[in-house]
Amino acid sequence: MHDVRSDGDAILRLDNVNKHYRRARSGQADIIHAAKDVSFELERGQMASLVGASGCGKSTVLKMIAGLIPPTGGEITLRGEALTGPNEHIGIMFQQPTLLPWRSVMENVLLPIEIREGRKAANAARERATQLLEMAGLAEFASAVPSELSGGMAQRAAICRMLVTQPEILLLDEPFGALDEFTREQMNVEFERICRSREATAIIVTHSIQEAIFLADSVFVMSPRPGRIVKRIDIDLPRPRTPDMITGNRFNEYVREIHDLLFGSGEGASHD
Ligand SMILES: Nc1ncnc2c1ncn2[C@@H]1O[C@H](COP(=O)(O)OP(=O)(O)OP(=O)(O)O)[C@@H](O)[C@H]1O
Repeated sequence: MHDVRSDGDAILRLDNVNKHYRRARSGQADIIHAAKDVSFELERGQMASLVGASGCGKSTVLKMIAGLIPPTGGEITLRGEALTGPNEHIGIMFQQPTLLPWRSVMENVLLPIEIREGRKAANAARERATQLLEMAGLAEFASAVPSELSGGMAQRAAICRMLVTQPEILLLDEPFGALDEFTREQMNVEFERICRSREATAIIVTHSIQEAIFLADSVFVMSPRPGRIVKRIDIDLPRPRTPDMITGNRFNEYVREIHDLLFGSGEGASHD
């Protein structure tokens, strides 16, 4: 087992986190071990990505950090405090932007504040939302409805909605998976810029090895179910990342290393 922890002050820490799901099948309880002894730490401003075979437990790990499902064992701490449920300092976004179709872009972005603190607080946050929309290149679309947006624009609006509550930790589950290759690459560049400018700590689940490397300071490679982290690969590429890096030698060495862990005969390919 490789040491997947880093030195220094962790903002987020997972200690031997396990998740068993229980499924009732024709009267019999079926136990699925989805995540096994997952341990890692992230420091403020670090971006990490989680890669692994379909069904290995990536979303499960993200949902546990978001407090949407409880771990069966182990502990998750945010700045040393145990996380036991949804936390205002943690924002999550999924593959589909899930914007409410009858609300404008601005109203969608303000929705988390409206739900948590009411309409008055949401109105007071308009200036912040406007700045986010400007940063995401959507200023002109503040009063548009979601059907007037392209897929990439809708996803950018969803990023603004996630950022409006100023969470310390961003969790993204396949955020750009539904976009075409070209838009996805653009979104990677923009998302990296947004994260760097806010010193955001982020974990991105992705099926794309290239995206994982492009965005992350560290890539966590997971084994097939029960998902455990078989290796933390620190990405030593300068920031900001640029599309031309993707064709560079070092980038492709990382691609090969991760590919071999996922598909080769190495540790990443073995069941326990
Ligand atoms: N609510 C649940 N109840 C029972 N089993 C579940 C539940 N959620 C997920 N699982 C199972 O846990 C395992 C891990 O699922 P998870 O969604 O975390 O994988 P994943 O790595 O994110 O997959 P993908 O890459 O395909 O999205 C799978 O076998 C899945 O069937």
